[in-house]
Formats: sequence, structure tokens, C-alpha cells
Amino acid sequence: MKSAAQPLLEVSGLYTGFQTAEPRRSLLTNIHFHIKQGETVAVIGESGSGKSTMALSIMRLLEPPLCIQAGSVRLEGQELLQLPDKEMKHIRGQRMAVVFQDPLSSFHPMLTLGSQLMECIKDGSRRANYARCLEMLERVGLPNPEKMMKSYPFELSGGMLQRVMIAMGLLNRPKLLIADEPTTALDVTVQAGILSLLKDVQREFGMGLLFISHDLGVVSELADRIVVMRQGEIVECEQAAQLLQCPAHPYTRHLLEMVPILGQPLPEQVRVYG
Ligand SMILES: Nc1ncnc2c1ncn2[C@@H]1O[C@H](COP(=O)(O)OP(=O)(O)OP(=O)(O)O)[C@@H](O)[C@H]1O
Repeated sequence: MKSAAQPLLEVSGLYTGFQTAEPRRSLLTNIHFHIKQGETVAVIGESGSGKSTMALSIMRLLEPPLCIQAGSVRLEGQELLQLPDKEMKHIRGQRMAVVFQDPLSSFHPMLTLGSQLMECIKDGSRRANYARCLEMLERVGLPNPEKMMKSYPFELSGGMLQRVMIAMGLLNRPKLLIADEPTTALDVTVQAGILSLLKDVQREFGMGLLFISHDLGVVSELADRIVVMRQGEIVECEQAAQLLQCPAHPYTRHLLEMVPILGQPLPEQVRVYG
């Protein structure tokens, strides 16, 4: 049963590793965290710390030989790791969605964007669904949505394609959106536009947002809470302001030292030793 205090997403004791490895080796070790309704949780950590593997585990999109070895992932109290693939596929389209770093590789190159968007909506008449696609393309700030529906992925810039991908993720108004470095491949101006779009739609739709990034500037703008990952483990999880001002873990301090955030005083430890 759903209760008011129940988190939107609850990950506990999650281990991800290799199907065949002997002895068993894990890329993710004992991951615990949660996201509340409407909350933005950012995941930071150096390259290779396991951020994407964690996102793929939550979405159950891992490719062999990787697999979930143990743990629990609950969406609104429902355990996802035990669900049959068919039900999981439905949940992925309807209740949770993901936006990846490289939109070009996420679309089929030979199909129009319109057909790929329409494919995401399972119920309703063709006409109503077409109107819903147009509305969402407009909502993410794309000019001439009708033309956009007829376009192929290669005809759009990276920033525009990322907006289409966000529109695709939002089509079914998911409760949770996972954005894995959604702006890394884009130039700074386009990046700012995409981030403010994400912020706006999150507020409008009341979605939970799991935002993966190694850009601390961006994270400080968006996050309510921050999860810090290192070598497949969570080393710190704290309210964003608290973590940025007074990082408790030496690794978090190390990350903050590497990228001073504009307009923000350096944390105490960095000022002393920096
Ligand atoms: N299919 C795979 N086979 C073997 N190792 C893998 C596979 N996928 C990921 N890894 C390893 O898992 C670890 C975590 O990788 P992951 O991509 O999750 O890190 P990340 O924090 O998202 O990095 P980045 O910021 O560069 O995207 C890395 O050591 C990586 O080499």
C-alpha cells in the first residue's frame, strides 16, 4: 500500500557485477539511497565510479555480462527487480524514463522522429497521440514540431535532438526521470537551455529526477540532495547545500577541490589547505 512517507524510488543493498566472474566481482557495492516525489538527487563521482552502471541497474537496462547480483529497487513501493521483463518494459515507458548523454545513438537512424515518438505511446487514438507528440515537442522548446515529426535524427543538431529525447521521456508523464550526463556533449549555451528546461518540466510535472553528472557547477544549480560515488560505492549522501559547504568525506572534498564552483565560497577544508 502507498503511504505519504513512502519514497518515490528506494534502492537498497544493490550489488551489480558480472554474470560469470569467479570469484564474484562487483562494480556496484551495497548501494542505498532514495528519491522523494518531486526531488532532484544528483549523483557525482569521477569517470568510472559507477554512475551509469547504477542508472542502468535501476532501469534494468544492463547488457550481459553485467547483471544485478543482489538488492532491491522499489518504485512507489513496488519491487522492480522481481518483475517479469514485459511488466518492466511497461514501467520503463510509463512510470520512469531515461535521457542519455548521446542522443544520436539513442534514436534509430532510419526512422523519423515522429514514428519513434509515436511508438512510445501505447494507448489512445493515432490522432490524439500525434497531437500529444506535437504538444510535447513544443513544450521542450522546439520550433515547428510538425516538421520535427517528419525529420530524421541526423537532420537535427545535438541540442535539438537532446530536446526531442527529453520530450520522448516526458510523453507519458513519468514519475521518475533519470538523466545521465544529459548535457555533456553540448556546448555551454545549449547546455544552459537544456538544464533550465529540465528544471521547469520537473517542477511542472512534479517528477523525481535522478541527475548524473560530473559537473559540480551544474549539480549545485539543480540538486536538492547529492550522492557521491567512488569505485562503485556511495561514500556520502547529503543535502546539496550542506555537502557543498561542509563535505564530510575526504573523497568529496577532493572532488570539490578539483572544481571550485563559481560564486560559492570554497569549503572550509579547501580554504585551509588549498
Ligand atoms: N559492460 C562492461 N563490462 C565491463 N566493465 C564495465 C562494463 N560497463 C562498465 N564497466 C566498468 O564499470 C565501472 C563503472 O563504469 P560506469 O560507466 O558506470 O562509470 P561512470 O561513473 O558512469 O563513468 P563516466 O562518468 O565516465 O560515464 C568502470 O570501471 C567500467 O570500466
